[in-house]
Amino acid sequence: MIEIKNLSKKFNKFTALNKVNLSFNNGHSIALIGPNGCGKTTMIKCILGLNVVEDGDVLVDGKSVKEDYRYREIIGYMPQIGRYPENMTIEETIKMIKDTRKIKDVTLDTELLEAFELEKIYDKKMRTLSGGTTQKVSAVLAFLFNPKIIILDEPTAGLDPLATEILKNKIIKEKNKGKLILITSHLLSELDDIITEIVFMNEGQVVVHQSVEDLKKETQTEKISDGIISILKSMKK
Ligand SMILES: Nc1ncnc2c1ncn2[C@@H]1O[C@H](COP(=O)(O)OP(=O)(O)OP(=O)(O)O)[C@@H](O)[C@H]1O
Repeated sequence: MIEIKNLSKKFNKFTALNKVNLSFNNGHSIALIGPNGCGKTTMIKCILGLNVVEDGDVLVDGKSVKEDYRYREIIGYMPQIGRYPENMTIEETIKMIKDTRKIKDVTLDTELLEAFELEKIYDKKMRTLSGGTTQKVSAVLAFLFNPKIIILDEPTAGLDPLATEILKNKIIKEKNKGKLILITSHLLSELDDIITEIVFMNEGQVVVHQSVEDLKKETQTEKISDGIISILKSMKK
């Protein structure tokens, strides 16, 4: 479970997050959406401890991110742009990350590694990989340690349709196991089958937090994208 309490984040005088309150439960997959620069990645980085939380708090499974960094062991993260040691091969990169985690009693989840057939190109250096292949490595790493919480920042950007489908099915499977999945995306059409809740942000604030079921009912729409457009239109009135 993730609880965000009165979270504000400033970069110098610029307010990127303004008193955000949100709560996400296990077994849900939540889409974090909103225009460029509205604060989605900033919020994710606060959850991950990559941004320092000063004003407000974030609790992961009841533990404040300000206190003990070990809460991060239950989170898998796929960044918007993964950065890896350029001269390492895919195999070496995955091994290095396995070694640094040092968790012994976790069964590794290699389903995506196999589905993306990365072992066939294990010897390729990270710097030679296409953007989409680098994304596949990032996706594999996000799920590898069987984390309870999985955070995916624009996961399908750069992935081909087949890889997108593989990743979507994996997200649905893990959500159905009771995991909490948080996804930022601009591709609303891709979210339809995988999302149970949406959070719509604008200028550092939460404008809407609603279940997909309620969104569709209220806006009398079948697709998430149509529901969001309906909300945006009503906001402008
Ligand atoms: N380290 C930083 N220093 C200064 N400003 C920052 C920093 N990180 C983010 N910002 C600013 O905070 C705002 C929110 O950025 P953020 O990356 O959270 O947006 P986003 O909603 O994820 O956008 P996108 O959809 O483009 O990924 C932007 O105006 C950005 O320039």
